Amino acid sequence: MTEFLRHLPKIELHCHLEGSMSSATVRALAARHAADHSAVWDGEIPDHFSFADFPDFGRQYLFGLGLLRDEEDLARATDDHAAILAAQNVRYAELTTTAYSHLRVGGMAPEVYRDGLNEGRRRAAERGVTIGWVVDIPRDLEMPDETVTIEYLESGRTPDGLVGIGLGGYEVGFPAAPYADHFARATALGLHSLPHAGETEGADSVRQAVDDLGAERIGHGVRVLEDAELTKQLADTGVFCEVCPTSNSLLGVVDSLTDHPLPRMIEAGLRVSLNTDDPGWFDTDLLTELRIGSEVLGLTDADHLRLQRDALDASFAPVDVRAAIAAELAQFESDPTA
Ligand SMILES: O=c1[nH]cnc2c1ncn2[C@@H]1O[C@H](CO)[C@@H](O)[C@H]1O
Repeated sequence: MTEFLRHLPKIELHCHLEGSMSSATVRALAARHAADHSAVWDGEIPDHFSFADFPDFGRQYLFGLGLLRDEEDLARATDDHAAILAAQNVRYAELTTTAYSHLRVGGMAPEVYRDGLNEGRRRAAERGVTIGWVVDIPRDLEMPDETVTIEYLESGRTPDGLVGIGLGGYEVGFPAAPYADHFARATALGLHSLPHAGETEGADSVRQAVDDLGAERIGHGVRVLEDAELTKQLADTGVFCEVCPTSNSLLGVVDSLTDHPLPRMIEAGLRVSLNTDDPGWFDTDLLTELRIGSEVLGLTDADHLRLQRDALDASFAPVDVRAAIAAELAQFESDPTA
């Protein structure tokens, strides 16, 4: 089974660039920039991160994000992650990045941000990994009356391979509906609507993502099951859920991996895929998430093949990349040992 999963050509749809940084990367960047981490961690930067809850995760995460300060930092973070993706046969990945935090909080010039992402994407392509970018609005940082992210997107100083707008951050107290206008402006630019919902809040948050933001895919979405009618609506309309088991377990969205709702989501007819969310912070990778799918959540090899095909279908990969991965999946199905 492990060999099957290792060789399976893969797609990842839900991973934050700034969440892909390992503790070794955070430590190296902190040293490079002589950054003081004493407000975030007592003593040394830990080897393995742990989180009391989402806000606690957010504090540590934003410190790490703030260490990406120039073009080379962004390019290297992207390429470091692409090396891991390439080693796991991940052919295409949509990576989310938070422009607001770099541009507004970090004061980075939009051209530097764009050029760093472009250089990282170019290096990833040399490794055989195609990257699509999603720029998310951090709902707990950029309030609805701010327009930093949408104006950045409209400025056109955006990276190659940009496919969508996201909505990330803590849902509790930060509803989706007030961002309807931001999403309307982004979709008018041809960007896809890819908000997080149903992670730290329940089904009503998913409803807002669908009704008010026109979500084509939902980041997480696991709590949609709290509303049977909405679950059926998502299943009927094909709105896709990007599921991240380890993340949900570490951030307390589920009590334990064995309780994870993925099997019930599939049973309810939802289209889903497995994802890492923040693999550096969570000490995971896509192969580990797929193994959890098999060993804890009851997925068969045939299920895994179907999930990769569904992920490819729900992706916004360029047509040639999409065709190549589809052919590779067909080839793999006919001979998984080749
Ligand atoms: O699982 C997640 N859910 C929501 N936001 C997340 C997650 N992982 C990383 N972020 C990021 O957390 C930042 C702080 O609000 C945001 O930038 C968001 O992109």
